[in-house]
Amino acid sequence: MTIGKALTIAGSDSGGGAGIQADLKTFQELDVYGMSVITAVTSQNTLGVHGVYPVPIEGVISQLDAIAEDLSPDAVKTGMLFNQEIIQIVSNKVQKHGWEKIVVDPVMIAKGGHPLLEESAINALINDLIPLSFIVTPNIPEAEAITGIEIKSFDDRKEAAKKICQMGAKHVIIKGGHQPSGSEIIDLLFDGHDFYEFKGNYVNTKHTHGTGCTFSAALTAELAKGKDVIEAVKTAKEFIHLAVENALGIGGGHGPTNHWAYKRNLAASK
Ligand SMILES: Nc1ncnc2c1ncn2[C@@H]1O[C@H](COP(=O)(O)OP(=O)(O)O)[C@@H](O)[C@H]1O
Ligand SMILES: Cc1ncc(COP(=O)(O)O)c(N)n1
Repeated sequence: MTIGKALTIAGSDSGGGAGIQADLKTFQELDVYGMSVITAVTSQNTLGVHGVYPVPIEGVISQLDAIAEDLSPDAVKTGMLFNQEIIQIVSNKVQKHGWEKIVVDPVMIAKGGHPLLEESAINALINDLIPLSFIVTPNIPEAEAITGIEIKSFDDRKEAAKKICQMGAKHVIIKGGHQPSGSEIIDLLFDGHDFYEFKGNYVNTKHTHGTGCTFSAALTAELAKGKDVIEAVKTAKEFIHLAVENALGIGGGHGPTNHWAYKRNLAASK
């Protein structure tokens, strides 16, 4: 039996809804073997972020090297990278080990407003990581921070997508969760030539903690299985939609999504 192998390089969320925890749960649900490199430990729950503790750089290097020595990931995603030094190390190692299917989720700010990336690291993200990426998955505020384009309309989003591809990304998907279009949320994919829209109903809920992490992890899992980008985005959108629609109602704030929902729905429809 061959099994896809996916690696997440991201921060730990003690609350279990975002970060490494969301990524590994998603990999597991999509039948992909999950591995992790932890860049920072965060103390978080559904109410907010209490603290951020970056892993010493030798610890990040050592985790990356241990994986590279023995386990070759079929796809890799990055999430919370926290600072310039970590971004540069990740960039070096990705090149050194020849890892190719790189999904860059440019995590910058937690839903409650707490920064998860130092502002001084945005240039490193642009110069050192985006050019290596197979796909970048910003939300609207992240796309604005990367491009300097204020995004108010769908055309602004298209302009920002073009700019991100010009920075060297093979694909970009600008997610629409922060700007619902009526009753729908549209995620916009650009492959350097054409635009593709992925639509889903807007679910009126405050339980969206970890949506970005879960979406990019599902995308990574599908790429690790060898799916093409369109198929992978389609599955990721379905996965996150069901996860939000069937949120667990855990915690007093922005609760986690339901990582079981996609597989249970699939099983029920058979
Ligand atoms: N309320 C919602 N209902 C349905 N889908 C959502 C909702 N919020 C976010 N999503 C989906 O979750 C993913 C992440 O969206 P977004 O909120 O834009 O990013 P982030 O979580 O990084 O801020 C996207 O695929 C988006 O379509
Ligand atoms: C460790 C970690 N990584 C990422 C996020 C962003 O979460 P979201 O996916 O809701 O934007 C988070 N809150 N914590």
